[in-house]
Amino acid sequence: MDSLLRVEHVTISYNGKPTVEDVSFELKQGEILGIVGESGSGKSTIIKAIMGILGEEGLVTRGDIWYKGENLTDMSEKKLRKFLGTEIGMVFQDCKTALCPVRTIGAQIHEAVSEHEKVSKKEIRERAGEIMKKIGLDDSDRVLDSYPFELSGGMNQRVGICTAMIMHPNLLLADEPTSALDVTVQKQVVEELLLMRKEYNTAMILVTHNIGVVRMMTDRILVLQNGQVREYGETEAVLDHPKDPYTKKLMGSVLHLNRAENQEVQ
Ligand SMILES: Nc1ncnc2c1ncn2[C@@H]1O[C@H](COP(=O)(O)OP(=O)(O)OP(=O)(O)O)[C@@H](O)[C@H]1O
Repeated sequence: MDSLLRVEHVTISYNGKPTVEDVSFELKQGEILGIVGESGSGKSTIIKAIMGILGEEGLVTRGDIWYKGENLTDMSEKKLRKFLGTEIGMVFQDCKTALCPVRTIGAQIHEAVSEHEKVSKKEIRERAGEIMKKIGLDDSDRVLDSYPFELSGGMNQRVGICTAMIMHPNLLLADEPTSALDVTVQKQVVEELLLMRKEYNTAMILVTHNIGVVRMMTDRILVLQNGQVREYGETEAVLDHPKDPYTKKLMGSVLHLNRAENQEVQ
């Protein structure tokens, strides 16, 4: 099977200074890649580079990012905007802050989808309702008529997943989608993301500090330190038999944390 996404020897610089260097990985339809590494190692920078949202200071200075055979690094802004949402979706760390506080959830989902296709409010309510039911938001009418502040953190996070998934993107980029949630809700959101993969064969890149989430969700992982790839391989192999000294250290510290978390969940 051909790759959906291929990141080839990519270097990303802010203000001309390389921040992430020579990163390569690939992702097939339906696969999930986890990116782990300490704070500031460049995880979000990789996600932003794929989405073309590095800002004025940031630039892919070497390498290519291929999506379905098209090079995202030199795609026109207009075309990239079309891709975002329909082909490539995104779930943020704190979806509530990405939502407008003074407009209802339903209005915002309608607006997001209308950017890409002509669709009635009624149809959006039906489509959103279907996805919401699948991800544990049973009372979709109430959710759609609510403002973000009227919903809990976990509910807003599910709204974020619903908004990303309503256009059935082939690739979902999730930047710490569970870190703002308490442990029980984290587990539910993970299960919902896995359900999305099962239902739609969505490929995902998941940035997380939580190795428990990595183990549960991902097929492969990429370990970053200071913008350098320390290890890249199948999740079980890397977690259970890390080769790189940094990965060993990272796994040692997080596995410890993870055991404490799991005890809390059960
Ligand atoms: N717009 C920017 N301009 C300049 N430097 C930036 C910019 N955005 C990020 N950086 C720097 O790039 C490096 C990588 O940041 P990034 O946010 O990708 O790390 P991260 O691994 O996602 O961290 P965290 O786990 O804390 O979210 C950091 O040193 C950060 O300060």
